Amino acid sequence: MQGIRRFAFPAFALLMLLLPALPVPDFWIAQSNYIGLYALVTLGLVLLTGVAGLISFGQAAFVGVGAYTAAYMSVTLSLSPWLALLVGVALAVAAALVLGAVTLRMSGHYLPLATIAWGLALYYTMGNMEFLGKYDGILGVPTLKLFGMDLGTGRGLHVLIWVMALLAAWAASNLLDSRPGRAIRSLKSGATMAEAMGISTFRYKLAVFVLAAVLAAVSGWLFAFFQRTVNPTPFALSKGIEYLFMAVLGGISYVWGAFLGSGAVKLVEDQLQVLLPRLIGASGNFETIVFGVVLIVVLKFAPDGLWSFVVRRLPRADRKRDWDGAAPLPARPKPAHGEPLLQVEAVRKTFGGLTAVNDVSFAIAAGDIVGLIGPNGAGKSTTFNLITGVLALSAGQVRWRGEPIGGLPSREIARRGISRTFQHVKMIPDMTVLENVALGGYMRGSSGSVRAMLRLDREEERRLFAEAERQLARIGIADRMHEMAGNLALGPQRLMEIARALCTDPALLLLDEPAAGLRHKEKQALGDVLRQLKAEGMSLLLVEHDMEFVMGLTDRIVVMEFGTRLMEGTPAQVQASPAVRAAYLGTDH
Ligand SMILES: Nc1ncnc2c1ncn2[C@@H]1O[C@H](COP(=O)(O)OP(=O)(O)OP(=O)(O)O)[C@@H](O)[C@H]1O
Repeated sequence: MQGIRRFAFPAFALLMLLLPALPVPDFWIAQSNYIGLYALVTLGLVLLTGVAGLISFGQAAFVGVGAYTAAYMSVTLSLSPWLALLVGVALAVAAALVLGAVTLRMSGHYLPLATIAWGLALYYTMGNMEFLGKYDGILGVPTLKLFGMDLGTGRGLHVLIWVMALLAAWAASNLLDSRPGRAIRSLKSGATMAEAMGISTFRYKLAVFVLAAVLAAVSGWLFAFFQRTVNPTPFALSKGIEYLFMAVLGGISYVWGAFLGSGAVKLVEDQLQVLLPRLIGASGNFETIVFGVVLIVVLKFAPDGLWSFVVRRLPRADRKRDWDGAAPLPARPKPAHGEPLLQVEAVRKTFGGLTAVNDVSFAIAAGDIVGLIGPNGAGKSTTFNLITGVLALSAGQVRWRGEPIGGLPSREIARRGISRTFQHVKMIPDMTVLENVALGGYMRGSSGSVRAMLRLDREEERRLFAEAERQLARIGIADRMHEMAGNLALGPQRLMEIARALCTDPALLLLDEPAAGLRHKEKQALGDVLRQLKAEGMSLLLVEHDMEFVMGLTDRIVVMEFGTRLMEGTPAQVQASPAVRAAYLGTDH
């Protein structure tokens, strides 16, 4: 069965490339050309919206950039269409960089609204420019020639369209299975975890936005030589919505969903355009109404799209374990036992009128296991977030090995050797345990998106997976590395987070309530893991509610109450303190 996956792609590619040589009607070739062109744009949306979680209604405008560049350069300027491809892609990159820099920092519904705004703006720009022929556009685009061969608008062009679409699918699949790909896949779960792994989330948002724009521009460039005329209508906002519909229908998180969605929409649209006016007895774009209804039904009953039904039926192959003997990743020199690591100096955090953390100070030296305890709402998690740069300090300073780190973004703090887990596990549920942990190794690798797309990053990938497996073995769940992270119970998920944090090669590990929600046996297993880390010389700071767990593990405990440091001492001193007991029982002290 596994062969299905291995052979499906080459078989599909071969079929599409050989289609023009088969005795099929020209109409089929034209349809297939449209599907290839749509799939290029939709593939960009899969990466941008499905994988990275950035919704865009404006992709049709980038198609227009490619198409108009092709038409203007080849008709008005009589320049080479191949030069127009370079210029069209360069213009799309430039436009995406500018638009992305402005809009990608927006969150929630602001980003989709912004994409509508620039989709409209680019559409009206195309329609109002004298030199672009206003709403009539540019007519008489020549056909493409390659090595003296006229590709025409049918079978010859089909080969080029599908070579480009299939290459794009290959590159996108490679990208998603790589160091930068895992970074892109982490964007959807929010920035906090990704940044804690050293990832610049903005950089990757911009990269994937540019990539989607390039795919759209290439589609537009091909479209100009296919249609041989360019006007603003195919690049309107409604087309941008249609591309999104294709992606959602096909399966917005799947590379092959782009092809399935484009094919389904194009073929069904043609049938409906003939059938519906006949049925209704009047002419009109009735297919748009049907698509609207279908979209609602898909979103309600099959939000993962049609391709998810195919994937579910295909056997899932475990990643081939090819990393035996891979060279170890670079590691930082370990601090000497007792060396001062972290100094928290009178840190304060206010939220409006509430002072969540009020001038709290403590220090951690290499090899220390320190507990941070206190009743609910005492300010422990906020203190964690101040140390790791998730929240900005209102006052005070945090020093790491003498250097002030207060005010640095969390990825910079992570780069210095502080790693963490989260009170509520943050992971990528549809990635395997191994891939989630390999995300922790992000900072120790260097392969970029282009190397990944061309699959030139395999040696580094082997090193990353070898390290991820080593860390999983260290915490005792290596046997579960091929499972989907989202299928794990809470206990193993927390262990996976610790392995991911260890994969960053930290000098200090911050664990936020690692035992919360765990069953007794799971707590024991976690305790064993942490004791083992302690024996290996790892420094730990842990927030924990389970007293028995903390007391048996830590060298020192900082107790917080109402945002302030109530006391600091050994577990025995803390246990004996009437003030601590009163804080927990809620009585005066
Ligand atoms: N982003 C925020 N905006 C406003 N108030 C906040 C924010 N984050 C935390 N707080 C408030 O700050 C106080 C400290 O919260 P924090 O989560 O740090 O406590 P905690 O000791 O970790 O509690 P728990 O043990 O319940 O997790 C609480 O009163 C909380 O409601």
